Amino acid sequence: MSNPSGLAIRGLTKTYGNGVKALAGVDLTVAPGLYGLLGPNGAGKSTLMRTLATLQTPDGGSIHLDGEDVLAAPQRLRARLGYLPQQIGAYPGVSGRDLLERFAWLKGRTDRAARRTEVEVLLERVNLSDAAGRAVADYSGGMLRRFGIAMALIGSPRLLIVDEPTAGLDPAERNRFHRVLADVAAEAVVLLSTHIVEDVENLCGRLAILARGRIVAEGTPAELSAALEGRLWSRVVPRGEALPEAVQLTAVPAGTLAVVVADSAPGGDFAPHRASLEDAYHVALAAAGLSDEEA
Ligand SMILES: Nc1ncnc2c1ncn2[C@@H]1O[C@H](COP(=O)(O)OP(=O)(O)OP(=O)(O)O)[C@@H](O)[C@H]1O
Repeated sequence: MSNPSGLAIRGLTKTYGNGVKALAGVDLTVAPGLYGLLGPNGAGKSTLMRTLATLQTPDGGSIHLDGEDVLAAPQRLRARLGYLPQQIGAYPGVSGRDLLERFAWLKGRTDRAARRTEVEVLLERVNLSDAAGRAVADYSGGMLRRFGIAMALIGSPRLLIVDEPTAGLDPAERNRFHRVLADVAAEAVVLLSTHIVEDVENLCGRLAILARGRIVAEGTPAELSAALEGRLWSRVVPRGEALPEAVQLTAVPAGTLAVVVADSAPGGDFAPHRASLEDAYHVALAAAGLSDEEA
């Protein structure tokens, strides 16, 4: 194994019964820390996440965590896995503390005193100690996401899988959620799947871009944007004027900001454009044959 500590995915494939090739040979090496997985709708992110969480099986390929073969012994991985899905279920009337205790019990925490201690530590870690006696059903969206992390952290997982976490959160809650994730990433592999480029840019040391079931780019946010240095050009196209073929079109007060890729200055009013991760994301998708509309 090239990377005994962390996650190593090789040649992972999955074709659904309806013929959709959701994973077309995914290779990925992820060291402990926060790692971002970016991709448009339908790219295969959830399929990859559910496969890593051993909730479904691939057709081919391998997954190793800390050198151990996950597909050969999924049960062993489950003990070291935390999975935070897009939605956590509704549990009317049950308090955060009680619900967490029940999940800890289900995860094999049979010693009552140890279980209670673990639950209190987790509640503190996600900043929900003060709300622990309140019904989970009354939690805000942000509190629910943090509660989901506490659930996923029962048993100190080595791999935490987080699927599309920040949709619908206000900026303060999103920040709090990110701080908890960064804290967990100090000692585990945290895989954050999202289509919010900004979250990955701010949080993740490295990232991969998934499109049509394949990794089409991989690196640090700075590496991915630096690869476009000197090749991006932009101009504001006034309203009413025809838009050029662009990798990104963004509404601005004076019209539309068009960003194009070209090895030399395209002329007209185009000026050199400093590449962001968002630009790198759109260029990678365009190279994979996905238009901005599809993305
Ligand atoms: N159970 C299934 N049966 C058939 N096709 C599926 C199934 N699950 C997903 N797909 C298809 O596989 C492809 C990848 O889906 P997946 O949900 O993994 O993508 P995603 O990147 O998570 O997208 P999103 O961001 O929209 O959740 C899509 O074309 C989807 O329609």
